[in-house]
Amino acid sequence: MKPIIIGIAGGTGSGKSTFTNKIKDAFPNDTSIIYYDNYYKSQDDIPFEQRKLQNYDHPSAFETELLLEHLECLKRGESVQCPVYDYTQHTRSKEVVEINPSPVIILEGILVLQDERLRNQMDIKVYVDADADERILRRAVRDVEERGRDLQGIVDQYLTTVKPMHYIYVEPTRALADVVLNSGMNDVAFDVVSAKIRSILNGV
Ligand SMILES: Nc1ncnc2c1ncn2[C@@H]1O[C@H](COP(=O)(O)OP(=O)(O)O)[C@@H](O)[C@H]1O
Ligand SMILES: Nc1ccn([C@@H]2O[C@H](COP(=O)(O)O)[C@@H](O)[C@H]2O)c(=O)n1
Repeated sequence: MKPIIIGIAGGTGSGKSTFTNKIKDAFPNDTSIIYYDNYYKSQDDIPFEQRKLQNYDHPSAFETELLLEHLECLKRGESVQCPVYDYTQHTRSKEVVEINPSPVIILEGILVLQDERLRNQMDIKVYVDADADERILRRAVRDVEERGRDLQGIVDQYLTTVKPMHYIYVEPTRALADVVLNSGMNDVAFDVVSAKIRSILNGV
């Protein structure tokens, strides 16, 4: 059976992972998650100080071809070895994680709705919305706690690349979504998307 592919997009810190995890918890045995961030290009050939300054919010930062290949494998029922991204090093780690085919595949990331080739594969397109001030505050806390960043670096990156790219590439994809969520913690939206997944899984 062809898997259901769900795209979950939205700005940084909007609640994409929060919503994705809720779906995974609701369909634990039927769901595989692919984080687009794991497909950021490897930058082992670039010095660390330069890697820190790259634009990670432009579509060209991703190796989308590899993700497309992996999606084809999963659709054929084959497992894939997914790269694992290390935000502290701004490059891929040495690890890979095996993703197994499953009836529901969630593709999560800021730009998953931006690439037409990805978008065309999706059965449900979701955009998680949140005010910019809330997003950057959440991101700042997370990046300090989990991604090895300092506050000045977070502010500089936000103003030079994250914010402008958001308005050029991320926010316009809101209009391409089937469902726009006002927060990743919205229970009603979660029920609506879950019901749609259930109906596709049950063939009704
Ligand atoms: N509606 C919300 N209210 C409060 N905190 C939230 C909300 N949505 C997400 N968060 C928190 O904000 C942080 C970033 O959320 P996350 O889902 O990881 O965002 P994204 O994946 O879009 O970057 C997490 O710590 C999460 O718990
Ligand atoms: N080396 C990197 C790679 C990516 N980022 C930022 O991650 C953001 C996307 O992740 P979310 O969980 O916040 O959606 C994106 O805005 C990139 O700027 C980074 O800081 N460093």
